[in-house]
Amino acid sequence: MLLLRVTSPQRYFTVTRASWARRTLATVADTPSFRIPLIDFGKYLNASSDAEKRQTAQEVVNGFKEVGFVYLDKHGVPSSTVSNAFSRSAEFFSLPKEVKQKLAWEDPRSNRGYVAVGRERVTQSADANEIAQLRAKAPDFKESMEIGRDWDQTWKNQWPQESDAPRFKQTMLDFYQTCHDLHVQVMRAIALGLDLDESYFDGKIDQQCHNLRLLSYPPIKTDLLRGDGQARAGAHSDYGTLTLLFQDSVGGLEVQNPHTKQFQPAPPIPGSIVINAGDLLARWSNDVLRSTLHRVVAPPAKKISETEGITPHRQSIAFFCNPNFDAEISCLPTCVGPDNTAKYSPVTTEQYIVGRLTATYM
Ligand SMILES: O=C(O)CCC(=O)C(=O)O
Ligand SMILES: [Fe+2]
Repeated sequence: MLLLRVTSPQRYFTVTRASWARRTLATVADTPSFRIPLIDFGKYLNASSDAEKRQTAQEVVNGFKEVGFVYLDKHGVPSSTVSNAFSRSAEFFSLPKEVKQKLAWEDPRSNRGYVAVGRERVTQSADANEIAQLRAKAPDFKESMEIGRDWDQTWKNQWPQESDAPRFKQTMLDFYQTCHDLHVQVMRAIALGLDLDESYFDGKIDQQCHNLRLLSYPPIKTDLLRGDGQARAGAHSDYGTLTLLFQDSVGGLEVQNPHTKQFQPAPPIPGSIVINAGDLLARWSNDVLRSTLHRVVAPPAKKISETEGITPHRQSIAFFCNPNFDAEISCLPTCVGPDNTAKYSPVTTEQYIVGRLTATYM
């Protein structure tokens, strides 16, 4: 009898509603929303009115302010262009080790060429010794191929022979241009959403000082991934302005909720591109836009014995965007005010990026 009274529907409802309300209020007050927004970028690119364009630009900026990541849909890059880049990339990584190794990059400032499994360890640390120790202990389980602007006289791209990787070079050069063009549009939307002139960034981002990184995460036995600090790619933020990230359907990308510090999955959404803001854009915007920590973990493994599993192979392509190397990055005029004084001294892109790359790879 007692039990029945205590759990009567009315009482249950009252208690639940009260505690639900408390929880909800606490959630709203303590934890700003953290959901990566999916943005219909067609409403910016082909806006039917100025209001629609501004509204979409505002959504983009809000995504970077609150989460640091957005999913961009209707971005204008044909799916055949993306799948073609993925196919040529897969063909490249399936080349014999010796062929890839001939393209290995040596100078960290060049950021071009092939990087074998275990050569990199992404981390937030800027201390070269600490990074070297981490790399020895828990390297990232991935291999990559890094491509820059092809006309650079100082740093040369390392292309495989056409006979080894047919159509690889042309496909990647075309993809590089496609990504550059999309990044210009996203930067225009950011300018508009920050109440700057839409063309504010145009002259500062037109020299294509970017880095196209093809990534291949080999299948790996799960016991190796359970090691101390081990992940497919450790937690890090990106250095530049924006990263355009194309993922296959395997998944594993996780983004840190800066309020709770918990990592949450950013699963692939077919047809969309993940875009995140990097450290240089956060600095440029006086931290109004957020550069969020992210990592790649292994998705559920396939069992190969009673005790062992193996994770599926994963492929992704990241396009790291940078301003022109000689552009001065000093606080954007609309991101500073009495309540938000400029936090960072001006720096050129080159000083900033080369400093970060040297610490990571030396
Ligand atoms: O492969 C991915 O999904 C993410 C890669 C990444 O974050 C990076 O290379 O900076
Ligand atoms: Fe990243």
